[in-house]
Amino acid sequence: MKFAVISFPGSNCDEDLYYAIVDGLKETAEIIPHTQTQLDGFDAVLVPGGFSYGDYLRSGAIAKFAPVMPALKAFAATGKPVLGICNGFQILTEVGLLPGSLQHNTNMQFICEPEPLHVANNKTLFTNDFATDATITLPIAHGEGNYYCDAATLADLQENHQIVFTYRDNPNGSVADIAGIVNKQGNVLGMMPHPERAVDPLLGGSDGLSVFRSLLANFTRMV
Ligand SMILES: NC(=O)CC[C@H](N)C(=O)O
Repeated sequence: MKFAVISFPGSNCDEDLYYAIVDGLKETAEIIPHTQTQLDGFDAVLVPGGFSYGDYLRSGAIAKFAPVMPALKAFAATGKPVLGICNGFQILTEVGLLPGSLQHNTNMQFICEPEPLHVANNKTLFTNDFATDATITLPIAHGEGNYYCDAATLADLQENHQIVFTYRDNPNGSVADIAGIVNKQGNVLGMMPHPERAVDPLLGGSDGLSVFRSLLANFTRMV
């Protein structure tokens, strides 16, 4: 399985994602620049964490205009998986591939700590390697992880089982404890916690590997 990792000026988790795929999952990954205008030949696209364009205006707002974006939208429209992590989640909401937005944490501080999460939906392309109702631990590292959406959007997310990860102990003020959501079609996931930083017990845990294992198992089943 071949993964693209899009690197923007200011991304800092692109190498972590590359490591998670190549060393953790033992599959192929390529870091591609934000200036690339096609994503042909890839089976999944990963949008990494970091501070794209310095988080100017607000996180993800400038990445929306990157040359790679039309290709990313076209890729998502084919139904192939797109995973945005942290700044990647922020970018996916800015470009409209996911609903809602990410606001400053309620305590107005950057929070960097391991966080217990509930896998609220393990029937997605990204999570079916997790046990039903699993509690897992993944690190968070963000200043703008406070997920917001209006009541109608939240009702829609709940009705369509689009809430995939929730915080056990909401650290940032997110609506309904939301840590990660999937689009209605089920192929675009955004999450604030970092699975790529938890793929080896040496790094403090390996719960994150199941996200990438899920993608691989689903891909293998399809081809
Ligand atoms: N680790 C990250 O991706 C940081 C995300 C983002 N720029 C924030 O601080 O909210």
